[in-house]
Amino acid sequence: MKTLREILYNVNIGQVLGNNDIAVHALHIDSRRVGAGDVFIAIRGLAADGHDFISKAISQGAGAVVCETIPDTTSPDVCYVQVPNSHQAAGVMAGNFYDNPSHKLQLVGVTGTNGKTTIATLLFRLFTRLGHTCGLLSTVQNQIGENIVPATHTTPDPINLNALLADMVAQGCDYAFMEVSSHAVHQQRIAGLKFAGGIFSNITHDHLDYHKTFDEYIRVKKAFFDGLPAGAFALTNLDDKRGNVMLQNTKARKATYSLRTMADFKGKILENNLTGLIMQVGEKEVHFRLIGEFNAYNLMAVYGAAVLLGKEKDDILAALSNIQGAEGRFDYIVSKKLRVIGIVDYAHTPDALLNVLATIKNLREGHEQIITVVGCGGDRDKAKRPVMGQVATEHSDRVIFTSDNPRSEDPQEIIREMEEGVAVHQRKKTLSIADRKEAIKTAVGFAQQEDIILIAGKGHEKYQEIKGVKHPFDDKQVLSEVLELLEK
Ligand SMILES: CC(=O)N[C@H]1[C@@H](OP(=O)(O)OP(=O)(O)OC[C@H]2O[C@@H](n3ccc(=O)[nH]c3=O)[C@H](O)[C@@H]2O)O[C@H](CO)[C@@H](O)[C@@H]1O[C@H](C)C(=O)N[C@@H](C)C(=O)N[C@H](CCC(=O)O)C(=O)O
Ligand SMILES: Nc1ncnc2c1ncn2[C@@H]1O[C@H](COP(=O)(O)OP(=O)(O)OP(=O)(O)O)[C@@H](O)[C@H]1O
Ligand SMILES: N[C@H](CCC[C@H](N)C(=O)O)C(=O)O
Ligand SMILES: [Mg+2]
Repeated sequence: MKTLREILYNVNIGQVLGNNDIAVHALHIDSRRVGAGDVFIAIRGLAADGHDFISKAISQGAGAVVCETIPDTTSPDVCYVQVPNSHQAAGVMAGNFYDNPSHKLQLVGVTGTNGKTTIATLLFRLFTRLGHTCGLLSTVQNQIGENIVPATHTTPDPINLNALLADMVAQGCDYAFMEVSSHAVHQQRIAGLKFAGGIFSNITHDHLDYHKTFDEYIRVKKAFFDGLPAGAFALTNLDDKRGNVMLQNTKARKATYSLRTMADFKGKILENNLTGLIMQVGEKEVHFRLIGEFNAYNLMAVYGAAVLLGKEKDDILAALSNIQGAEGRFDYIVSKKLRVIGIVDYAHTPDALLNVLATIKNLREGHEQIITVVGCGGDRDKAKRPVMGQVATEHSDRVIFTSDNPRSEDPQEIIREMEEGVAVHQRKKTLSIADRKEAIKTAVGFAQQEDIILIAGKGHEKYQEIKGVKHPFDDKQVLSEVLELLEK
């Protein structure tokens, strides 16, 4: 077992009060989890201040407290360590506690507004096919080899994150692929990690509730690349307006991918339909099972990263061509008789919705209607609501506004804010049905032969969060049940 002194290695430290040569059983950033002899790290958050729970942590037996401000009244049995930044301390301490697992495997982080789950999942599946044991940290799930560990966040807090990486090392993983959300960069959940590479997919409107301005959102994403070490690679999408900006100050080896201009990894779409993509990658023409131009970008990111990690181009393309996308991303079913196409997709940003609808339009062969069911999450960026309302109506023949995860908000109010974005002449296309199941039923009821129904926003999610309660809900299951009923 390590001592507190060892766990504080590489942490910026101010004052230390008490004995830091004590053995550490566990680290916690949440006082509610503290047990006898554990270390409590007090973090100033958005909703609460961990410093307010120091005495509670001590009453539960905490042997040490790491905090930005040492309390006025201290206990002689507890070691207090003052640090300038508890977020940073938590990351570095978690790494030390778990023997810095990120140093023992090749860790690749993926950041960007959309595409992180897809890219990380494809990399995990590709490297598994290439014979490696791999780890995955993603929105849909975490994975250690074949073992699935449910995910609570896109990027876990530093303690859970390092614990998961340590399990990966213990189970013989060579590689770990993880999503790096902007929240995680900002809250330094990734502090102390050693990355072998970083990938940027794109940056568009999202999370302005949290970051306040788009410039700040860009700055936070860029900070991930600024922090990469010299030995790592930094791979960016040149077709995104901010692709170059991301890498401007990185020490890592810079590499680029593109579908439009000269780049280290250049791809070209030759065909794009419901059976997948045919792309020219270098000298090769390759068929992939993923659908849509946006997935061509994701595939190029994966291809580029795999080359940069030392894999043979031909081996990569042969394996990648057989791999399916992540659950709930352009996941479709076709009904037997009417050949209605039902698509479930995790598009929960304006750009994702636009990309998915553009892809669907492109797949349409005749005058089939596009019927979209969409909502926006509560307690999240309100500014994206009218934009998503506008995108949905402009690119669909009919739109049913419904609830996503309303969380603490009034579903009708969220829908009203989405409707604000709809142009007057488009209003006749829209309907609002707050009950998501009813909305899906109604969409299916509208569908004629070969029409296309898009159920957007919740993808793989198996619940709907309403007023703090997660009710079981699965878009794909509801859609397939309702489609079957239609044909009875
Ligand atoms: C907005 C946000 O990111 N919040 C995250 C943040 O919480 P916070 O700053 O609000 O923490 P807080 O509640 O103020 O508490 C401050 C500290 O006091 C501690 N505390 C609190 C209460 C108590 O009794 N005792 C105690 O010790 C807390 O454990 C915490 O350490 O730090 C917590 C611990 O790491 C996270 O669990 C929490 O995620 C919340 C639940 C969340 O919903 N986050 C979402 C928005 C998120 O992170 N999403 C991104 C993906 C987004 C995307 O890319 O699309 C993700 O990576 O998942
Ligand atoms: N490269 C891309 N560019 C634009 N849109 C994309 C791209 N890849 C996926 N999308 C769209 O975004 C949705 C979410 O994709 P994905 O889950 O891979 O992104 P993410 O970045 O992990 O999202 P989250 O921030 O929720 O973790 C998809 O369902 C699709 O609609
Ligand atoms: N990672 C995103 C997921 C949004 C998914 C959507 N279904 C919603 O609930 O808003 C977030 O936490 O903002
Ligand atoms: Mg994700």
